[in-house]
Amino acid sequence: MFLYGASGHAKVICEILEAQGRNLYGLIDDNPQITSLLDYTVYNTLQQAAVEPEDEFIISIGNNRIRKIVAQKLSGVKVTNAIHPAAVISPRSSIGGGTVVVANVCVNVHSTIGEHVILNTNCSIDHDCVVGDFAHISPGVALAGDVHIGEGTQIGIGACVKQGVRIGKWAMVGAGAVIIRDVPDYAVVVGNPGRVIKMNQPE
Ligand SMILES: CC(=O)SCCNC(=O)CCNC(=O)[C@H](O)C(C)(C)COP(=O)(O)OP(=O)(O)OC[C@H]1O[C@@H](n2cnc3c(N)ncnc32)[C@H](O)[C@@H]1OP(=O)(O)O
Repeated sequence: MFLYGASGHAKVICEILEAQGRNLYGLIDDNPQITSLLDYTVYNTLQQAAVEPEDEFIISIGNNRIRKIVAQKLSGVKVTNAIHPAAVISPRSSIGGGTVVVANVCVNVHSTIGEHVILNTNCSIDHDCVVGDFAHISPGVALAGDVHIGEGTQIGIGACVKQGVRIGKWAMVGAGAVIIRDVPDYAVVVGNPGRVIKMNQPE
């Protein structure tokens, strides 16, 4: 399998794959200055990497919008997950293709995690949650039960979200925020209790 994007996030994924005992052939990145990452070769193109149709990919780019653009560009390639062996995921929950689950994540019962999501270190997703495609749940976030997170939204490091709250698409919740009310699409929200400070550009 290959990673697309030779970033800091990619280094984390490399170590998850190593912990899973999986065979990473290398990475692909548009930047010709990058030729290696950890112990792996970085190629500039799929052709240079001699990618075969059966090879699987994870898009290892932390920026949600760029991850979506690359996913659309690569539509047709096989995607796979990377799930750290120290993550605890309910057998009654589902994880979409391309999603990365870092160490010490907990996903409780009846939660649905979309495609190309990042569940970052030590975040907790409680029962009946829905996390949309291309979202990023940052390290140490706590989502209570029945929380819905829209496509492309990032929940910042250490934030927490009260049960039943709905957060729209392509929103940004600031580091350490406490979200007790619904958040509209594209809103940037900070503080305790969370308040909207500005709006992100629509896609
Ligand atoms: C492994 C990893 O690294 S995963 C990555 C994890 N990273 C994160 O979680 C980053 C989260 N990002 C943030 O919290 C950012 O501060 C954002 C996105 C909320 C805002 O960033 P920007 O758009 O650059 O806003 P900016 O820094 O200009 O701040 C705007 C105002 O909001 C305030 N503010 C910004 N972030 C926060 C926050 N987390 N909590 C409280 N107030 C905040 C600022 O103090 C500023 O207030 P002022 O106008 O009174 O001076």
